[in-house]
Amino acid sequence: MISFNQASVVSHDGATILHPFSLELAEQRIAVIGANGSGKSTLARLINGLVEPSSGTVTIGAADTSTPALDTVADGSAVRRAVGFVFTDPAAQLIMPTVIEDVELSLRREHRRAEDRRQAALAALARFGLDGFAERSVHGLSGGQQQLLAIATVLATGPRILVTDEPTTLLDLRNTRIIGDLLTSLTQQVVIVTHNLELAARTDRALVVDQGRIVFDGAPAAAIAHYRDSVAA
Ligand SMILES: Nc1ncnc2c1ncn2[C@@H]1O[C@H](COP(=O)(O)OP(=O)(O)OP(=O)(O)O)[C@@H](O)[C@H]1O
Repeated sequence: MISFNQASVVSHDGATILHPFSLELAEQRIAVIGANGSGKSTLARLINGLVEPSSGTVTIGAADTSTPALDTVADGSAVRRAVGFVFTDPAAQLIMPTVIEDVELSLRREHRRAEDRRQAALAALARFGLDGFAERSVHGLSGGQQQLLAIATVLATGPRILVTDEPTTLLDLRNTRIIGDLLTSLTQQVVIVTHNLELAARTDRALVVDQGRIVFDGAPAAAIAHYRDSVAA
């Protein structure tokens, strides 16, 4: 469960990026759609503490529901372990020379022994059909493979929630389908910020953001219709 409690975000120069809002997100797959600059990425970044709320709180339900929820500010490192974040451009998070080293880097906390880390990294790559690329340069992968690798790298650490910011923006039709199929089949709770309305339609609940406010929250088909109407108006 992701809870926003009167959370708002105000920039350093005093501009309101997100007006105070409260929401409880319990669905397996959630889309966040809306115009450029409306505040979608900021909302997504609140979930794992990349952005801190200027007022209110954002909390993540603990794995053990009998213990208190994790606060994204007070419990920052636990929140970042619980919530994986995948950026639009995989190059932003793939930083090691080879594919396997990138996955190993993300696993350094989970597996202290190098050999354990390598085995876990190989298993993570195999899960996504990337094991044949282990020793390749990350830059030698196609855009779709890089996005898959970025997701594999984040999932390897075992987050309970995955937040993805425009995961298909840089991809062609085939890779868009592959990433969409993956995101809609994961056991993790997944929050997808997207301009891809076909992908949004495959979720359980969609939020429409407009000028820093959540202007619609409900079934994806109705949310998409609301967004289209607002553009046509
Ligand atoms: N750190 C910041 N300081 C000042 N303004 C910011 C900051 N971060 C975001 N903004 C502004 O807040 C607004 C919302 O940005 P955000 O990236 O959340 O929008 P978005 O809906 O994800 O846009 P897009 O679809 O173009 O990615 C934009 O006007 C942006 O310029």
